[in-house]
Amino acid sequence: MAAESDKGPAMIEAEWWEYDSLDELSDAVAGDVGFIIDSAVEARNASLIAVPGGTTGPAVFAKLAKQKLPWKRVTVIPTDDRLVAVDNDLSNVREIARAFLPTGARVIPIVSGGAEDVRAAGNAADARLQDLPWPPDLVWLGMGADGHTASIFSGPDLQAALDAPKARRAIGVTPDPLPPEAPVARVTLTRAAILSARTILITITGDQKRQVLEQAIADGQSSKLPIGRVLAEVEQPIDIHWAP
Ligand SMILES: O=C(O)[C@H](O)[C@@H](O)[C@H](O)[C@H](O)COP(=O)(O)O
Repeated sequence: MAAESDKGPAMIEAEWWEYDSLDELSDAVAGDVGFIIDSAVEARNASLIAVPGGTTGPAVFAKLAKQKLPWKRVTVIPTDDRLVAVDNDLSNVREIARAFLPTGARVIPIVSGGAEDVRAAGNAADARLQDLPWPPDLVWLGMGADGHTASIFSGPDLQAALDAPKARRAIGVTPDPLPPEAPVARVTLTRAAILSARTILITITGDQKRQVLEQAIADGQSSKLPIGRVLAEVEQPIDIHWAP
């Protein structure tokens, strides 16, 4: 059973959903995302969703993909990706394609390979996203223990990702320090692109990340963490799904 509690301060309407296990979280999140897709297709005959990389979000993909949904009308993009070839273990879109291509959904990569110039890769990702019907029905985010979200990381490109103009959908970034689990440059949705979503949902696990996220929300604009800086400008209510 999910326990619900409201831990966000007045500024950020964040609703926390707590589960006993990642498996329970997956059932609930797959159901919520399925509902978002269904409603979008009913309203607009198409749905665009942006889904996270890493491990926690992708743990939900299999349950989501099993649902009977109008998948042929669905486009799935990564919220961010690493500048690696699409067959590389670190590729986010590789996992996304593996999970969703069998459903009949369209999966659109935002990087075209490794060893690209980071700025050029960001421009190419942005150009590709400009071709899609916007805004996304859902931007589903993960968060690292260092407080990054999507690939908005501390480092020289943080401000550019946060302050990119409204029309800019993606940007190239080099995290500093490079995250040990995937020490490569990235492309990411900008803060403006994340905030443009009709719905924002976050999945995280573990006590450490929970503390980091609670603190970032409490700090709001004054947060030093990327997730705090992103959420401080959120106007829609957000759902945070947590499991130990
Ligand atoms: O490409 C990435 O690294 C991600 O999209 C990133 O934002 C991820 O969601 C978090 O790092 C959480 O990752 P875990 O769930 O693996 O901790």
